[in-house]
Amino acid sequence: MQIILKNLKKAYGDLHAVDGVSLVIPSNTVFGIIGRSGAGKSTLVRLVSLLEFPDEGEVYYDEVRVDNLSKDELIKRRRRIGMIFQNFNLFSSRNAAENVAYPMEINGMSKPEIDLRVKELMALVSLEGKENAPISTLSGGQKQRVAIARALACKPDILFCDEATSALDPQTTHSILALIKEIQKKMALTVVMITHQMEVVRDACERVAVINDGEVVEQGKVTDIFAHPSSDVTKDFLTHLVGVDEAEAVEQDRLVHWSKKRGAYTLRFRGGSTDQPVLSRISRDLGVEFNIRAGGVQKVGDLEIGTMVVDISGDDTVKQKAIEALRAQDVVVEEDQQ
Ligand SMILES: Nc1ncnc2c1ncn2[C@@H]1O[C@H](COP(=O)(O)OP(=O)(O)OP(=O)(O)O)[C@@H](O)[C@H]1O
Repeated sequence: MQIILKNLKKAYGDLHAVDGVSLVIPSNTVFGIIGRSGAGKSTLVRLVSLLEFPDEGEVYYDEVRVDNLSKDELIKRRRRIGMIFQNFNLFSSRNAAENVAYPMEINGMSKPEIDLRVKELMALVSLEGKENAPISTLSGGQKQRVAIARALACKPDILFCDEATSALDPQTTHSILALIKEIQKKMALTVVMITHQMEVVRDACERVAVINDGEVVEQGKVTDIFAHPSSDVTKDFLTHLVGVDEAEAVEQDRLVHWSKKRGAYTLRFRGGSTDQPVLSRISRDLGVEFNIRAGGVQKVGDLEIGTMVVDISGDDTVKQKAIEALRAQDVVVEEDQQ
């Protein structure tokens, strides 16, 4: 299911929460929407998931316009939209299986049909044996698995994940993201992930839109955006990823800091350039020195992106030459503005 947004606008009084968003979210993919708190992510997802309607603009699912459906059509359409949230939104009065069964009961499915599907879904999210568990006895990750099973109960074609891993620890986040990716492929879903965590975008999404003050400031393939971020907001997110607390980082993605000082330049090496001795060559050719403050290699999909935070010694002309030489080697160089 392809989702097309055309110039969506939503204001609350004078506040333009969503201010002219146009996007194409391809079918059969995991698409990330990232932004800081207050950027307008939740408002946008409420518009795209038909929970609210825009002041202006249009929403299409494939060729069908869906922001102006009649009440009956809307109810029917919404049944095929799955949603999961940060706080799980499960019924504490029902056990795990009864939570998963709930949307099917509302849809009037027969008891035997529901029982069969609940069994399938509990297996899909690796929760066999937990059918009768009260919600209060489940871990955060298990709760989110129940929520995912419930979201998939009525065979949706779109799944919205609103900060779905924000309340989870890094390892559990990893396993939930892996599950979402697996389900996306199995069910050929269009998954839209709303997040403020670049780690989630890196680990789960194929494409991403960065939003700020209600507008899309950058969008594209995740690998391209990690290697060549253009907006300040995206660069900020990536810098935060560089400085990620080691205790929270997943082992292989950790960036090692040698120095408490921030370097003046962030260098991003992509693909093949991570294997090349680019710095030592430029250092030798131009007589500059690179003082490396932090560094590491991250995997973004199949691509390796190296990040280094460095200072460059020498006068401005030599520094400029070194930067040009780096860029000529396809290294992205960002200067710290502070
Ligand atoms: N129902 C509402 N009434 C009034 N203002 C609202 C309403 N919903 C959102 N806003 C405002 O719109 C702006 C965007 O909010 P939104 O919740 O969409 O941002 P967000 O990116 O999801 O932020 P967060 O990550 O903190 O949830 C905020 O300034 C918020 O206060």
